[in-house]
Amino acid sequence: MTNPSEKYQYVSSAKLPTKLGKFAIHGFVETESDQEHVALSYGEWQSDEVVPIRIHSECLTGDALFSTRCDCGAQLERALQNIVEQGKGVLLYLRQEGRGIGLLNKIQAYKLQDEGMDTVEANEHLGFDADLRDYTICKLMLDKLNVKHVNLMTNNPKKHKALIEMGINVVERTPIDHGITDDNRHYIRTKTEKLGHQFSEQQLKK
Ligand SMILES: Nc1nc2c(ncn2[C@@H]2O[C@H](COP(=O)(O)OP(=O)(O)OP(=O)(O)O)[C@@H](O)[C@H]2O)c(=O)[nH]1
Repeated sequence: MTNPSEKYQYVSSAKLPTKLGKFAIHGFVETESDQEHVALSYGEWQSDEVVPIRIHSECLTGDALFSTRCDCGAQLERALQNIVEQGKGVLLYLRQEGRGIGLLNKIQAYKLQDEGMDTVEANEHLGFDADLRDYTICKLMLDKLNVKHVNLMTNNPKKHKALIEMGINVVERTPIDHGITDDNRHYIRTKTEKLGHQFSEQQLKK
């Protein structure tokens, strides 16, 4: 297995005050592609403590442009609120727009979804796998932030599995089911049925 520290590098850290609380931001780069990623941290911990974390993949439309086609923006805000409420935590913000296909391909996929395909069929119609994400950089980010034991905020079992394979101790998984709307209910149902996300029927009916 490639040593993640050869493929990725830590660059720098700074303070990041936000409307939700005072975070610090840490920059990382993929050395081959120059792709940049960031981690936000809040509070302090020792290496034997369980730290609440979220791994969040970039979604320009949901995270920055208030789109309700997906649950991304609501989950991002909820995760940061959870971290502040618990007094400590980490958000790994990975620049894997559109589950790795990129922003403009995601817009093409949205058009196909407007015409009747679901999110998986649209990716495949464009010649991509349903999910192209790679979580290897999380190991370097968590090592840098002295995090070894985590409470992972996700409904996505692939993130859970990836962390375990990297040697991170996932002590607990907390579902993050905010942001289900009439606009994204079908998208979330498809994630549940085809991508393995763990939403309960009750959450889907809300
Ligand atoms: N290809 C494609 N990507 C989408 C679509 N809607 C949202 N996305 C992307 O899906 C990704 C969602 O990532 P996350 O917020 O980390 O969530 P997740 O993998 O669903 O898992 P959770 O941790 O349970 O939220 C982001 O990269 C979005 O840009 C879509 O219709 N098509």
